[in-house]
Parts: sequence; structure tokens; C-alpha cells
Amino acid sequence: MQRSNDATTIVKEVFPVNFNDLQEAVEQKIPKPNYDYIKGGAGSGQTMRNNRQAFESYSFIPQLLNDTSAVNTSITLFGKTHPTPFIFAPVGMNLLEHPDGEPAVVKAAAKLKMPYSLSTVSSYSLEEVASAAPEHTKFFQLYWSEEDELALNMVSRAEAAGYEAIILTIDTTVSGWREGDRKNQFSPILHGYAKGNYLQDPIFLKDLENGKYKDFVDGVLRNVNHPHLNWSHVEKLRKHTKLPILLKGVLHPNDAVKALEIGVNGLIVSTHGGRQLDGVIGSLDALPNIVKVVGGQVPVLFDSGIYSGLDAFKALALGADAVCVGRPYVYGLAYAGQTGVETVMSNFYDELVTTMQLAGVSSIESLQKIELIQRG
Ligand SMILES: Cc1cc2nc3c(=O)[nH]c(=O)nc-3n(C[C@H](O)[C@H](O)[C@H](O)COP(=O)(O)O)c2cc1C
Ligand SMILES: O=C(O)C(=O)c1ccccc1
Repeated sequence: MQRSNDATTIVKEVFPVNFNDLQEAVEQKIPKPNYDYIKGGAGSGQTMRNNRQAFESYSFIPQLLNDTSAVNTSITLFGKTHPTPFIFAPVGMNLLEHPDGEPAVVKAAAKLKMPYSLSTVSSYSLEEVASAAPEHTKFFQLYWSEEDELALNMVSRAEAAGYEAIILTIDTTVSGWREGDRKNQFSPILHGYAKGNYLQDPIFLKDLENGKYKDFVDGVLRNVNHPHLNWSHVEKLRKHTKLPILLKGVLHPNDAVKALEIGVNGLIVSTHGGRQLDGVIGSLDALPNIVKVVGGQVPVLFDSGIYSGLDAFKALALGADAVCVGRPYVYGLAYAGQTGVETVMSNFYDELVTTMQLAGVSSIESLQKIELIQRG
């Protein structure tokens, strides 16, 4: 992928140039409870701060006078080559940000050739989103349901619609303790933002008709937050699908080892953007130990706090095989729909290329050899 030319750069200058400016600009664009929900973290925000401080704590020394006129940022994932190391993280309920929702996001991802992950709790159905970008690489993020049959049927629907991997999120067995949403008394599901997948699901609809759930909201909540979740569910998923399985939310090396034993095909080191459990170490600080125990057996992806191209550079240098982005693209969507998503992510990409060139590396492989130094 080529870095944008000067003309594009000039157009981009009207767009907020960094994450903080964009976040501030979005505050004026969408209702306050929606904004607080997206921006917020768990508890007093310690995990969110740790996520960012981890990035700030690492620096590096460039090695110069290498010709970096031809930078190759491609990576290979599950047998497919992608021109950039960026992936769209699963973010639920995109009607919170923009009426165009997930279909606009997947189109932006397709244009940028960055794999896209769709949340179980999307505003548009997985079939509608797939048909918005049928040729593009898409992953389906699964929240395991109270009922195994419902979860596995959702996976079968995703397979039929052409999704190429299943991301099982393991850090949301109950909803995080979110002070902002409590203050606002805000429940996005109550406001009808999560109608995409469950209302198309025959098993969910049958349960709803039979009076298993009090109402639609109760049904969604019971299916998203499933505190029984344990390793036997991962084994069930492994038996059910031939698609690659990624576990999202792995932070402890012991969990990484266990996942590999079950035959999981990839891990996502993540603190869920600091939204779930407060008091956890920064996601970037968890990364090196996971990379070490995995030892290249499966790809290790990373998210939580990637707010620039430089942040992506650091996560890759610490051994991530690819980086996932959440809030930044969602803010892009709120700010300017599909174009906003494209601008945010292409700026991240351009900054990554600039950083690689000035650091003296021309490929992700050579980037990964750069030593990061952590301040004590
Ligand atoms: C508004 C919002 C909704 C989210 N919904 C989901 C979801 O449905 N499933 C999931 O696995 N992760 C969800 N996430 C977490 C993201 O996938 C990702 O882990 C996180 O946003 C990464 O941190 P970042 O926002 O700092 O990039 C959500 C995040 C946000 C901000
Ligand atoms: O808000 C979130 O982070 C999240 O993952 C979620 C939880 C419940 C419903 C939708 C998304």
C-alpha cells in the first residue's frame, strides 16, 4: 500500500488530526449517553489509564541509513496475505454512532483492505453486513449464549454468510461495572441498538415466543452475559466449527497455554479497551509474556489503546502479529460516517509507514526486531 500523496494529506488536515481531538469533536455530534458509553471504562478507569501508560512507557532507538523507499507492511493470517497489520475490532451496536452503522464500517474496511470483525451485538444482522462487502475478509465475534444451541447456530449462520474466523470473547461473562452508564441510567440494548442478530435468529425468536425471556432486552442480556462460560465451551466450539478460532481477552500466560492445548488458532491480547475489569495491567504490558509462551505456534493479535500509527508500531515491536482498533474507528463513524472511518484508519496507516521509515525498517518482520526499552 502506498502512503497518501500530498493532495490527500491537505484534505485530511480538516479532519481532527489525533485521537484526543477526534474524541472531543465527537462529543458534539452524538447524544451524551451514547458518547459516554463509547468513551467510558470500568470502575474508576485504572485499566484504561494502564493501557495508555503502557504505550507511553516504551521508547526505542532507530537504526538509520537503511533504504526505506519501498516499505512492505503486509502480514499473513490464516493463510491469507493482507497489505496492512490493522484489523477492525468487534464493536457492538454501531447505530449508537451513525444511522449507516456496521455496513458503512465494513465498506470502509474493505476499501482499506483491513480485516473486519463483526460483533454478536450488532445493529445490523451478520447477513446484511456480509452482503455489504461480500468479497472482503470478515471475522465473526461470538458472545456465547445461555443456550449452547443458540451460540452454535449463530456460528453456523456466520459460516454460511462467509465469515472466515470466529472470535470468542472471554472477558465479558458479566457486564463490567461502568460508572458513566450508571450515572446516565443508560442501557443501549434497552434503546433498541442491538437488534441485528438476535431478531433474525430462529432459536432466539422461538424462546421469545415461548416466554423464556421477559422481553427482547432480557433475552439479549441473558445471551450476551454468560457467567457459566468455561473451557468446555471452547472445546464445544472447536468441535462445531472448522473455521479458525481466536480467543479475545487473553491476558494470563496460563490461559494462553490452555487455549493452545484445546486447538485454538489465535489469541487476542486485550483488556476490552478497559471497559470490563478495572485494576488490570495495561494490555501492552501483558503482551510480551503471551508472545513468549505462544512461541509462534499461533498468531497473537493485540488491542486496547492503539490510538495512533506509533502505537501500532510499538505493539508490533513487542511481538503482536496484527493490531486491532476499536474506539478510533467508531469515533470516525460518528464524525463522518464511512468517510470518517476511512480517514481515521488511513491516517493510522500513514503514520505507521512514516514511523517505520524514520526508524529504518521496511517490513513488519524487521520492525519486530526493534528493541523497545521500558522506563522503570
Ligand atoms: C462501544 C464499544 C462496544 C464494544 N463492543 C464489543 C463487542 O460487542 N464485542 C467485543 O468482543 N468487544 C467489544 N468491544 C471491545 C473492542 O473489541 C476492543 O477490545 C476495544 O475497543 C479495544 O480498545 P480501544 O477501544 O482502546 O481500541 C467494544 C468496545 C467499545 C468501545
Ligand atoms: O460495551 C461493550 O464493551 C460490549 O462489549 C458490549 C456489551 C454488551 C452489549 C454490547 C456490547
